[in-house]
Amino acid sequence: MSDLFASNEVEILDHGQGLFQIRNLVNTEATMAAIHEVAKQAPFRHMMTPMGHHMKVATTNCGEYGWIAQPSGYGYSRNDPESGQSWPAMPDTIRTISDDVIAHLNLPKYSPDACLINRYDIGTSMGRHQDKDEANFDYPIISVSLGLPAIFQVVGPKRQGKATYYSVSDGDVFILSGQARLYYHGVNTVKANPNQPELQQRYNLTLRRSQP
Ligand SMILES: O=C(O)CCC(=O)C(=O)O
Ligand SMILES: [Fe+2]
Repeated sequence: MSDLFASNEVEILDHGQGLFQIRNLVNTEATMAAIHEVAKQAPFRHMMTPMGHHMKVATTNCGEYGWIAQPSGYGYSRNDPESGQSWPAMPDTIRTISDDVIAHLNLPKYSPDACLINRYDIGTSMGRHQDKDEANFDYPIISVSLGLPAIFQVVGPKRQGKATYYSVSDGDVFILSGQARLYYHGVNTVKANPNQPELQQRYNLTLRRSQP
């Protein structure tokens, strides 16, 4: 096959230590439609961190629980603090991504109860952090990329140090499991793609299990 054509076949990349990437796994149109439905009920907002800063990414959630930042701390909440209502139910289109990942990687079956949705406008990044507000780290983090491409950085068990960089594109899924479940990670500044001037954002979903 010619290199001129980007493949859209599902491809599993084993990056080692429990880091996996599955390219082209997700039906991006259906997933974006599901995100827009969620955002109608629970609009994107820039949450305020305990440090008193607004997050750079705009965020919402669906599922039984949602991850929130508040001046009092980080964690999971059954309700959207903006509305006092429960978060929108996790649409099947989103829930089935996790079943698909589990099947492709032969991971133990589990049921995510939270899906954090991040929106990155052009010029937005995410600093190095661990996903550590969940009750049980045996469950993986399943991270879906949509829209503009990005560079995902994985550092390791400590915040400092040299990162490894992975390019993640529309429809890709990145999995932090096993040893890498608590690795520090972040996202480089999202840039416009000259070949896709109509795209102004990157979206990211993380499917998580928050409760034991
Ligand atoms: O946007 C991404 O690819 C990663 C997002 C992330 O790490 C998070 O929401 O905890
Ligand atoms: Fe994260």
